[in-house]
Amino acid sequence: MTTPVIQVAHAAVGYDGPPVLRDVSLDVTAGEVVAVLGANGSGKSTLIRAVLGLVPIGAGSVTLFGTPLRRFRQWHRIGYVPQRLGAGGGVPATVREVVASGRLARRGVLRPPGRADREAVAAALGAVGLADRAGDPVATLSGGQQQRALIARALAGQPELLVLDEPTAGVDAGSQEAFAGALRGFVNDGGTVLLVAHELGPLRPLISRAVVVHQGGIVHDGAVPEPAGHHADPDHEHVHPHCDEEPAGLWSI
Ligand SMILES: Nc1ncnc2c1ncn2[C@@H]1O[C@H](COP(=O)(O)OP(=O)(O)OP(=O)(O)O)[C@@H](O)[C@H]1O
Repeated sequence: MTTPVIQVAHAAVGYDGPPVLRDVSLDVTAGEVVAVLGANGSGKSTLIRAVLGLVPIGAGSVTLFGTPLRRFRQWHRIGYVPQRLGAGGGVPATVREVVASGRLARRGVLRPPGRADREAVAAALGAVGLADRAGDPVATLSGGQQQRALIARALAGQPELLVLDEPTAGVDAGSQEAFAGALRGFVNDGGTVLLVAHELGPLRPLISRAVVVHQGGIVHDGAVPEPAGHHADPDHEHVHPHCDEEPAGLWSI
């Protein structure tokens, strides 16, 4: 049996108050593209932050590439794009510099970038369609292009697992398509993806499995649910979460 890339077992996760997630279990195996869906505030971001050790878990366990999280050190194997991080942030960095910062975990801060670094940065810029903007300050890019630059930064590290928190939220259609193309290339090369999404849009054909978070737990783990409203379609195949409640309206896909 292959070792799961991510293994969450009976995890409880929260902040100062009561746990946001209780008894959550999730396995992601190599090559899967798993979308975490759910209503606003349901705990989607909390789940992926717990996977990365950014929020401590109160019970249960998280294992990455077969290693318990507390002993995991191979962070170069993971690329992470957090939610709504302004790539510009007033910093006069160029697009190429932002993307090149994704190589730091691989090469170490003190070693100057080599040919492999430059090639990985160029490939990542090309994958998201920003090669022609490489020398421009990130602050001059649109929001969608800045988001693409952050995704290129994660790709430049040549990770095996990409963890993305709402990568296409508020992103223009062109950038969504560019992002979907970059992700397809990553997956075709054997990459694994865990992403939080509110709207799947052009990502939908890439998603191999959907996990729906609701009321502190995972209420569905399987096929991508049909959007609410499609239930009236004559050839609509019913896919319902394993819960008593009607799921329609929990997410908009
Ligand atoms: N840093 C934090 N400190 C305290 N509570 C937090 C923190 N981050 C999130 N929460 C709370 O945890 C719950 C789940 O939030 P989370 O961001 O995981 O939800 P989400 O499903 O990703 O929502 P959205 O779709 O709005 O991003 C919410 O009630 C939120 O207020």
